[in-house]
This record gives sequence, structure tokens and C-alpha cells, in this order.
Amino acid sequence: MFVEVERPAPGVAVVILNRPERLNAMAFDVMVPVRDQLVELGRDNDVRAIVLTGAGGAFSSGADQKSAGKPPHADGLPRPAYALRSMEVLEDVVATLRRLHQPVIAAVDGAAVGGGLCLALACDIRIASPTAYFRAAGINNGLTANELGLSYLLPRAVGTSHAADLMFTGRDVDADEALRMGLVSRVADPVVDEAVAIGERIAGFSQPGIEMTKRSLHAGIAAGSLESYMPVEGIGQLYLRMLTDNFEEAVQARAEGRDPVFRDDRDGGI
Ligand SMILES: C/C=C/C(=O)SCCNC(=O)CCNC(=O)[C@H](O)C(C)(C)COP(=O)(O)OP(=O)(O)OC[C@H]1O[C@@H](n2cnc3c(N)ncnc32)[C@H](O)[C@@H]1OP(=O)(O)O
Repeated sequence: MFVEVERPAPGVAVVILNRPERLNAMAFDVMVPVRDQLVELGRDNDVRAIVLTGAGGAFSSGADQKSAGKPPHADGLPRPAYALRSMEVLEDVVATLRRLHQPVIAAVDGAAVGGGLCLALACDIRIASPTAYFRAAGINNGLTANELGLSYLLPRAVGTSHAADLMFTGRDVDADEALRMGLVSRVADPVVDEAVAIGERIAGFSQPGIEMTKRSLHAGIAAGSLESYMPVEGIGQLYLRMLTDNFEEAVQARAEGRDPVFRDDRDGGI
């Protein structure tokens, strides 16, 4: 199996790209099962946070340049249509990461190159090991550096100046520089343990609170204007306020000097 799923702590699943001999390159027999596993975990209400990582000291070296294999349902297609199907498989993984209810934490060790960088960017949180490095590699391959949403995701993560630097130069960014530019939020060793600890913390909060926060975060990043967006965000806050007692519990717990215990089922759901 080129994909492993582990459950190291309550509420936390770890999805591991597992083809270390190719630095977890994104062949179809890796990425189709990754997509399927993510969809499966998205339907599992006991999974409150997901960690995405790679086996053997690499996150992913991007598109498989040796033997990517065949995308599903592409037999007999002319070359341009075949190429489109191939991209769609990889794009679907990026879109799935974003669509999941649960926050996804990329735990990057070693290479996050080309499509591997895009996978990390599609996650909600990125953390790096001290030996992680990142490269927008399209340009190094004589192509464009626009792939799998990179030109959407990267400027939103690090700003246009850093994004342009990385996309036009194809240079490597090490973990410390990635931290400085905001490409990752932490450098930690062992990186997966840190990611699981973040997942456990997330799993302790209100489930709809976390889900709504993920929705709001990404809607906010993509919103056209602050003034049109604030009411949308506010409705999310009110929705939680009206449908749970969590806010009252948080205030009460603070007054009593204890940790709050959140319950999300006052009205038995919607
Ligand atoms: C839509 C998406 C588009 C894209 O993703 S475009 C980007 C595609 N990816 C790349 O251009 C990266 C290609 N790989 C590299 O540049 C280097 O690798 C690295 C910098 C990532 C790592 O270098 P080092 O640490 O020296 O390792 P190593 O000896 O080059 O690789 C170890 C084994 O892994 C295989 N491998 C590495 N990357 C890929 C890949 N992308 N596709 C298939 N195999 C790969 C190699 O060949 C080799 O294997 P062997 O020892 O048998 O020669």
C-alpha cells in the first residue's frame, strides 16, 4: 500500500504518503488512494483533525517523473484529454483537502517540491522538521510554476513578494526561512509528534466551532471585501452561540478556574 492511515490519539488520524524510494512522488496509485482515504476520514465524525505526512524523510517530490501510471477512466483518450484527466486527479486531492470538515495539518519532513509544495499549501496548518525544504519546481522543469492551485495558494500563504521570488527562481527554501516567511507556522522535531499534538488540541474544542472556523478562514481568505464578508463570519459565530451552550460553559469554567467541557448537542443537532 502506498498510503497508510494511523490513529495515534483520540480524534486524530495521520495519513502517510508511503513510497519513500521515490520521495513520495505523486503517482496515480499513490494519489487516488490518498484522495479516497481523505474522503473516508471526512465522513468519520470521530476524526476531528487529520495530519498529512510522508514516509522515509520526505513529504513529496511532486509529480512522478518516472512512472506516474495511468489516471482512472482515461484509457483510449487522445493525449490532451488524457493529460487533463491526469491533472484532475491531482487537483481533486488538493480540493478534497480544502473541502474536509476537519483541519488538516501538513507535517513536512525533507522535500516538499512541486506538487508536494501544493499539497502542503492545501492543508490548513503547515509545520516543518528542521530538515524540511520547499521548492516551486515547475519552472525548474521548463514549465510554468502554476500547478495545482499554486498561484492561488502560495501568495495567500506568504504574500505576493515571497510567492514571486519562489515561483520565478525555483529555489529551495529551508525550514528556518519557511518559518520566517510564514510558509510554515512551526519548526519541530519530531514533526509528526508535534502535528499530532496540534490535532489533539483541536480535537478538544467544539466540533462545529472548529468546522465553522475552517469554513470562515478559507471564505475570509477568498472574500472580495471586508465589509461584505464580516456579516457572513458573524452568522457563523451566532449560529454556534444559538445552537450550543458552549459559550456559557466557557465563561463559567473561566470563573471557576477549570477547563471548559464543550458539548455540541444541546438541541440534538439541526
Ligand atoms: C502537477 C504537478 C507538477 C509537479 O509536481 S512539477 C515537480 C515535479 N518534481 C520535481 O521536479 C522534483 C524532482 N526531484 C528532484 O529534484 C530531487 O529528487 C529532489 C530535489 C526532490 C531530491 O533530491 P535528492 O535528495 O538528491 O534525492 P534523489 O536521489 O534525486 O531522489 C531519490 C529517489 O527518488 C526518485 N525521485 C525523486 N523525485 C522523483 C519524482 N518527482 N518522480 C519520481 N521519482 C522521483 C529519484 O529518481 C531517486 O530514485 P533512484 O535512486 O532510483 O534514482
